Amino acid sequence: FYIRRKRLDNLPLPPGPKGYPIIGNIFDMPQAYAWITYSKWAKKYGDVMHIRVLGNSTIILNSLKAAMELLDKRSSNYSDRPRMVMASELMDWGWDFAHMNYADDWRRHRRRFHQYFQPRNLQTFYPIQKKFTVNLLEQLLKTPDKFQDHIKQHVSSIVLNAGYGYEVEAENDFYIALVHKAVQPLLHVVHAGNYLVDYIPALKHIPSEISSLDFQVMTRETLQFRSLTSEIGWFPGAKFKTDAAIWAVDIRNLVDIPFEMVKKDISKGVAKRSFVYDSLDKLKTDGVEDRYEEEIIKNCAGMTTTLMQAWILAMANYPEVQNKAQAEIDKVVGRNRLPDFNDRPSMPFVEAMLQEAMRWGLVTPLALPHRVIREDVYEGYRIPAGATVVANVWAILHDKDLYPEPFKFEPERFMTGGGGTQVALDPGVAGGFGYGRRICPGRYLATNTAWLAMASILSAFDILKAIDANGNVIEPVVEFTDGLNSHPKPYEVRFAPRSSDTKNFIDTSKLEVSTVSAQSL
Ligand code: HEM
Repeated sequence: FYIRRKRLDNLPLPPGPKGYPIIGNIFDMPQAYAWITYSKWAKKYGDVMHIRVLGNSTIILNSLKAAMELLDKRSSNYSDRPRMVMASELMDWGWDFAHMNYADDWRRHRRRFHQYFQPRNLQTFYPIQKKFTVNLLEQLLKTPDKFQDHIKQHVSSIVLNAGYGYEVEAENDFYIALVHKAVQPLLHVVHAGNYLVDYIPALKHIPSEISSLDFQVMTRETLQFRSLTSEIGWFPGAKFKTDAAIWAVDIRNLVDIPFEMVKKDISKGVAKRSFVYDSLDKLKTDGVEDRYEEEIIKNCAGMTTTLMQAWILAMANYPEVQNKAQAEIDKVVGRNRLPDFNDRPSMPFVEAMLQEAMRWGLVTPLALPHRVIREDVYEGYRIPAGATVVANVWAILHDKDLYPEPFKFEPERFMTGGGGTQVALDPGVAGGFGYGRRICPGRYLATNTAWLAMASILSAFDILKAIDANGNVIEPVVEFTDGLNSHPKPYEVRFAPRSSDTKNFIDTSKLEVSTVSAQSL
């Protein structure tokens, strides 16, 4: 043991920016678009880098090889999550199993979640997916300029329906607003990592600015958010605690309100089958307290929306790709009905287009951070126990050795005979959904929701560049935001029905799916 210990101690940490004593690399930490800074650093320091802030080590992986070797092959040692004091302990997001430590509690939640969202169970969601996809087409026909809202509503409807049996309202849905209010601060906190308390956890004990909380209970009927109505007291530097306490209220609302709604519906005998319904049912039979595990699915609706937004942007900028996909859809499906899941294996180009949308418009450029449990060695470098491990998925999916001309939207790279010497690796495997035992368990629902929406939109509409009042074409900007969930910056496009028959075609499909979903639900 002594010899092994000595050998490990003599190994260097991976290279990285030098930093200062005690504070380490605090001044090197990127303020925005960290994935771009990490890619630049990788040119100097190599694929595996080390940074230290106030004694906390972070290992950044910039290549597929390193990410696969550590996060995938050595997954049993790399599947813990770093302690997130601000998010999990002060803002009360700890119940969310995406934040849980790699332990029995996480395993139990993950198993339950996987059972419900695994590929074998996906057919359960087909009727609602079809129903909401036809709704989407109908809305795009009526108010095409509100396409961003329609996409958001479409994805949220499916995810919330699968989770709660909850029917999203056409506009200004109460619950969507609730999700937005609670999730936005989380995205900021987890991504930015700029709260000192995350580096020095003891700070969480300093007295809070808030000395009394006064809650108003919100109900769906009154449409009022439960809020903090009195903030008194003061302590220097404790602003983060006030922020956390205020955000925590929204987060509790997010957890409690829909759950109570389902329970109420069950007691009235009007609840629809959903993940919460099944979990409550299990609760009765197993006697296991699992009330919060379903929450994560709502946060994830946003990710699928982002994927769709990036794809629409790509369609407007790459009309030749759109034409090719439409030709394939017309050949396989014809012009009298909408695409269905049975058509999916016969449409390799549409499949490749979905993969390219995941890569080109990458939703989570740094995935979620992992934590290494035991000390390890990689290519002669020491990986310290407890270090946070971040995969730069953006760098991997834009690596020109894996994906030549990485900024071009080119589905052919995923097809045999597509022009390249070999078929490019599926971005979902390369890191688009994370890695190892923590890989996104909602990926099947997300991708088949997106597939049906993409194929259906292209069968009914052309996605075109917008035109200004003087008849000039407005070029849609291809720029993505910073953040845990990176999405396209605002852009304009037009949805033009492909023929004068589109309305009839959508009306007929609506009739068909409403009969089918009424039977299946
Ligand atoms: C395009 C859509 C989506 C993307 C890009 C995405 C991406 C990710 C990523 C990168 C992670 C972190 C994996 C890691 O730690 O290595 C993750 C975790 C997770 N995702 Fe997704 N996701 C999407 C949609 C969904 C949906 C629709 C659901 C739910 C139905 C979902 C449920 C989850 C859960 C529960 C976790 C936490 C897993 C754990 O910590 O064990 N995701 N997702």
